[in-house]
Amino acid sequence: MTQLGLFAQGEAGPAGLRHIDNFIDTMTEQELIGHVAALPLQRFQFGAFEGNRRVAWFGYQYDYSQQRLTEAAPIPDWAAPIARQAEAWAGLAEGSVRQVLCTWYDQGVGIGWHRDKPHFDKVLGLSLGTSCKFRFRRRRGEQWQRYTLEALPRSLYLMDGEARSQWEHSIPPVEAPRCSITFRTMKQT
Ligand SMILES: O=C(O)CCC(=O)C(=O)O
Ligand SMILES: [Fe+2]
Repeated sequence: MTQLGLFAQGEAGPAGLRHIDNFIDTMTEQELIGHVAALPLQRFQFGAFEGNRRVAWFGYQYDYSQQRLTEAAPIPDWAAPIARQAEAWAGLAEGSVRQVLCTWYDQGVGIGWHRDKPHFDKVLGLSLGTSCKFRFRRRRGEQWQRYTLEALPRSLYLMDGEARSQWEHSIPPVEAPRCSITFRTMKQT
């Protein structure tokens, strides 16, 4: 079985990481890219040495100056069906996704090492446009334990459990434009 075949089966690498290729078809992918491209995306500064990704938040947004969650515009109608599909695949209750974040990476842009804010619980991500190396790392004594997920366009990942709480993730600069739609549930409602 190929690496990709293994990924398609579900868990691989960090506990709590699940992944599926071809979660959507190419026509849906093109429609979603069109929706994201049409958004008033804003530059997101994430550390001095990172390239600038551009984002649009829905449902909730993390306000870095106030260090808390604030309400954002409602999740748009075009994103709701795909959020429901992602919930169903992850075995989550319908409507449990409360935040949708659309992110655009131009060529050469990535995202540095981080864990998502603790206000959020499960994190699902749909990759669009081009593949990326979705890297994971966690400290093991003096060493870093590492894992790389090849996130193909149209694939979906779920970060839960240790993948969410212990491992950091990052994406090195992408070789061609990529966008993602991430879906987050909340710790407490
Ligand atoms: O683009 C992605 O798939 C993930 C981005 C990410 O890690 C984040 O927004 O927290
Ligand atoms: Fe993240």
